[in-house]
Amino acid sequence: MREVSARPIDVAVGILMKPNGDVLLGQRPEGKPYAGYWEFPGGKVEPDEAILAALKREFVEELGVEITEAEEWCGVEHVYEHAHVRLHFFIARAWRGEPQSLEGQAFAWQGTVGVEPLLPATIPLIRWLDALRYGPHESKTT
Ligand SMILES: Nc1nc2c([nH]c(=O)n2[C@@H]2O[C@H](COP(=O)(O)OP(=O)(O)OP(=O)(O)O)[C@@H](O)[C@H]2O)c(=O)[nH]1
Repeated sequence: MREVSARPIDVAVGILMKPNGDVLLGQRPEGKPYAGYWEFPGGKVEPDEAILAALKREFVEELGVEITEAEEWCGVEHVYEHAHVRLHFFIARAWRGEPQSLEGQAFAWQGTVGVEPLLPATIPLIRWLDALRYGPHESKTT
């Protein structure tokens, strides 16, 4: 049996947000754990790499997008059967380039998020994100 480390792996995750509040989600490609699940784009931080630098690198590699403004938003820790991760979510409201699928994954701009399934650790974020985008009165209670 493979053991999941007690020490979490840092992951940089970016939420591209348009002025109307729409956010970009991507679908995890075949061959990765949770293939087919939807997530916000991002990836693991490399040793000695700053989290923001990792975020920018992943967006160039996966989407061909250069993030020019990103604000650290929240952190979530989650223990999967394959890994113990510490997710650092950033909200990016400014970037250069149109997102392209450079690694073959599907992308979707979403207002109210309708794609599923979402990665388990990302599910609670959607409610917080709706409160941020549309105000607390608009966030769903279920
Ligand atoms: N990008 C991203 N990863 C997430 C989210 N939610 C979440 O639990 N994760 C987890 O964070 C980890 C990200 O790792 P990854 O495998 O996508 O990273 P990577 O692209 O650097 O992978 P690789 O270089 O090992 O192939 C996975 O364990 C994934 O399940 C999310 O919203 N976005």
